[in-house]
Amino acid sequence: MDLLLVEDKDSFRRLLSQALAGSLWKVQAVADPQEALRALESQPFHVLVTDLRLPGMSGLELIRRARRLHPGLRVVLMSAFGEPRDIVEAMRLGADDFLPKPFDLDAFLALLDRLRALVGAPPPDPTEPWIAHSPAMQALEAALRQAAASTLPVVFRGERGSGRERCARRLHALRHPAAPYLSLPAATLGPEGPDPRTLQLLEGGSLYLGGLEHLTTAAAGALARAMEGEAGRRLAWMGGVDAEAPLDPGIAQRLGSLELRVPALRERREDLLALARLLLEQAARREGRPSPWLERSAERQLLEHDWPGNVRELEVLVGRTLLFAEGHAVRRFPDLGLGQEAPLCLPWPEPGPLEGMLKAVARSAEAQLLRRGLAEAEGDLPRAAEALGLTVRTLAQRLRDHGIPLEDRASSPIAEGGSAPPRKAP
Ligand SMILES: Nc1ncnc2c1ncn2[C@@H]1O[C@H](COP(=O)(O)OP(=O)(O)OP(=O)(O)O)[C@@H](O)[C@H]1O
Repeated sequence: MDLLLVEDKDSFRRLLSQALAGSLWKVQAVADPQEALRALESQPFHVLVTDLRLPGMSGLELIRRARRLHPGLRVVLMSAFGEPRDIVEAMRLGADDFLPKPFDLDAFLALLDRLRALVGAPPPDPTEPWIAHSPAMQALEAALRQAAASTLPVVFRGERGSGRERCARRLHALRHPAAPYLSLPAATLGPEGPDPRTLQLLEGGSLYLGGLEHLTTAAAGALARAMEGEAGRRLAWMGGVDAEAPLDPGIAQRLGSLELRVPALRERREDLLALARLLLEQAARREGRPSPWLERSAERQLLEHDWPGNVRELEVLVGRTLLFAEGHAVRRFPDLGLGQEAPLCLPWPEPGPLEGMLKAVARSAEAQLLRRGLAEAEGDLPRAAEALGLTVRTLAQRLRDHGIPLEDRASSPIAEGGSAPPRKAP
């Protein structure tokens, strides 16, 4: 992880750099804020640690400019002269902490450990919308609030695409919104179980394991041991499992002390239109275009469908419809229920030499084939990997390369967004 240290006092800069030598931090240490800005312009950093008083520019000004370049940057301000108003200003600019000088190295290292967790496993966005108008979701919300009072492990049981991981994020936000959070597909766990460094990173936060039905017996045993280990006891465990799938007995004993059922979308029709509008708005934002509204005819169509693929199916449908929507309204969903019959849609590549365009088209096609492979295997990662002739890890890696969430088990392919306006391939 990359850390930029800005401190004009040579001896102190050397001391801090030496303290981090051999750690996970790759440190670039500079004395001059202008040099720091040049470094920030040329590469992203995870963390900026800066002194308040610097030659030619204050640490606060540096923070302001650095966050403009990298809004997700984590920031620590250090100073021997920290006036309360400087500290308040630093916090307003998004600094994560203030270290009054002199500080001992242990405090510095402990603070960086905390930031490392937030960088590696950032807490979910606290403003992420949560739709729960229907009686079934109201009951689930009440259960989540009860569960939030403890750190008991929780298993979310439901149909694929129903929102099990969304419920895990909701529970995390109710329990400890600022703590680290990580979601992993259970199928990617090998016989050695979860990486102990990951568990340490997550201390005080949550780990969600999706698709518990895919755990191998060896991975289940290692997972059970990890949950009981020192690091495992310091985090909240959550898992997602298919509606009907049995749980490995060892895992059921440890992880399944509280099992919450996530209702299928057809059991919460009161939420359907709110979800559709939300997903449409999110897809439009991603595409950088205004969000169209849903006409009555389109709403009726949504209400009449049975949603075997749940919210995930709705998300894919809405995204695909948006690609071809003209004007400010969606009148109908032409391929609702078509599933795999929907045509393969590829965004046009940027005009240029043929070789380059072919590469871009092949990459878009690969993304869609990966999505379809997952959908055809009904979200079963190992089965999809086998059908595609890949190992589970390679498949997970390729999905990650394409920015496809590992838990994305869309029921039908959707065109990848490109910088050129997407159009249907002739
Ligand atoms: N109550 C809700 N409010 C807002 N968005 C929701 C809600 N439930 C689900 N979603 C959205 O629906 C999509 C699918 O949810 P999620 O990924 O949690 O499903 P899942 O059951 O874990 O599915 P799978 O494991 O098959 O991917 C996500 O984009 C999620 O944010």
